[in-house]
Amino acid sequence: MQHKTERRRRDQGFSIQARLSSFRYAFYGLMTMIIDQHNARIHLVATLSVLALGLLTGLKSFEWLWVFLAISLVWITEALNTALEYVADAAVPETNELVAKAKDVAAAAVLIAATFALMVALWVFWP
Ligand SMILES: Nc1ncnc2c1ncn2[C@@H]1O[C@H](COP(=O)(O)OP(=O)(O)OP(=O)(O)O)[C@@H](O)[C@H]1O
Repeated sequence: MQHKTERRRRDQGFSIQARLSSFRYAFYGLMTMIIDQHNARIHLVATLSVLALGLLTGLKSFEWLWVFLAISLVWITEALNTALEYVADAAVPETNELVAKAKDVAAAAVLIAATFALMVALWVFWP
């Protein structure tokens, strides 16, 4: 049996309106993350600070590339971590050992990205 959402998507076909809605949902997702997650707000402050510092110190093109890569990795991992938390909480609201492991591993992804971002920041801004 075909999944209901999959069937509905095929029935609708392509539309510019639907594509624009996808962007809107993605933007809502970003806002939800910033409003709900303390870590995302810390990432926002760090991102704005690094961008300001980069402009003030006049980073070279290749240094900006590393900075953008680091910033993107942190936001992507935080978004996936947050999405996993929502799905896990919806599917298993009670305490569960596997949910704990899944959330810990997802948080580890953010930690790895944040460590990489810190190394990039030290490399490009160290006098
Ligand atoms: N349903 C659950 N069952 C067991 N342990 C859980 C459960 N939910 C959360 N935990 C534990 O609490 C930790 C924090 O989970 P929570 O959902 O509160 O995320 P958070 O506070 O937003 O953390 P993060 O900083 O990773 O975003 C998890 O990494 C996990 O160890």
